[in-house]
Amino acid sequence: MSKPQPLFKAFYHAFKGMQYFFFNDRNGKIHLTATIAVIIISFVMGLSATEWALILLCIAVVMALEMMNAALEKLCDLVHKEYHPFIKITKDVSAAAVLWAAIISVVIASIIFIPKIILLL
Ligand SMILES: Nc1ncnc2c1ncn2[C@@H]1O[C@H](COP(=O)(O)OP(=O)(O)OP(=O)(O)O)[C@@H](O)[C@H]1O
Repeated sequence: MSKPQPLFKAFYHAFKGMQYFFFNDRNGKIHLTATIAVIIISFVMGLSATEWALILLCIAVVMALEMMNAALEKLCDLVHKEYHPFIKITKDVSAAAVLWAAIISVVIASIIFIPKIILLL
C-alpha cells in the first residue's frame, strides 16, 4: 500500500477539485452563480440565525451532491463511453440525488422567503 499523502497536499487537491468544478464544469458554474444569488437575497431579506443555517445547509448539500455527480459522470465517460444500461442507471441515479436535494431545498427556501416577500407587498 502506498504512503498516504501529507494533509496539506490532500487539501491542495481538494481545492483544485473545487476550482475545476466552479470554473470548468457547466453545472458547477450554474451552481456557483445560483449560490451567490441566494446569499445576496438572504442578506437583503435579513434572515435569522436559524434561517441562515438552513439555507447554508441546503447550499452545502446540493453543491456537494452536484460535485459527486460531476465526478461520477467523468468516471462513467472514462470507463464506458458507448451506451451501457448500467452507465445509464449510474448517471440517472446520480443526477436524481442532486434533483432530490434541490427539490427539498426549494421547499425550504419557499418556507423561509415567501412569508418575508408577502410582508414586503
Ligand atoms: N454511456 C452511456 N450509456 C447509457 N446512457 C448514457 C450514457 N451516457 C449518457 N447517458 C444518458 O444520458 C444522460 C445524460 O448524460 P450526460 O453524460 O450527457 O450527462 P449530462 O447531460 O452532461 O449531465 P449534466 O447535465 O448533469 O452534466 C444520462 O443521465 C443517461 O441517462
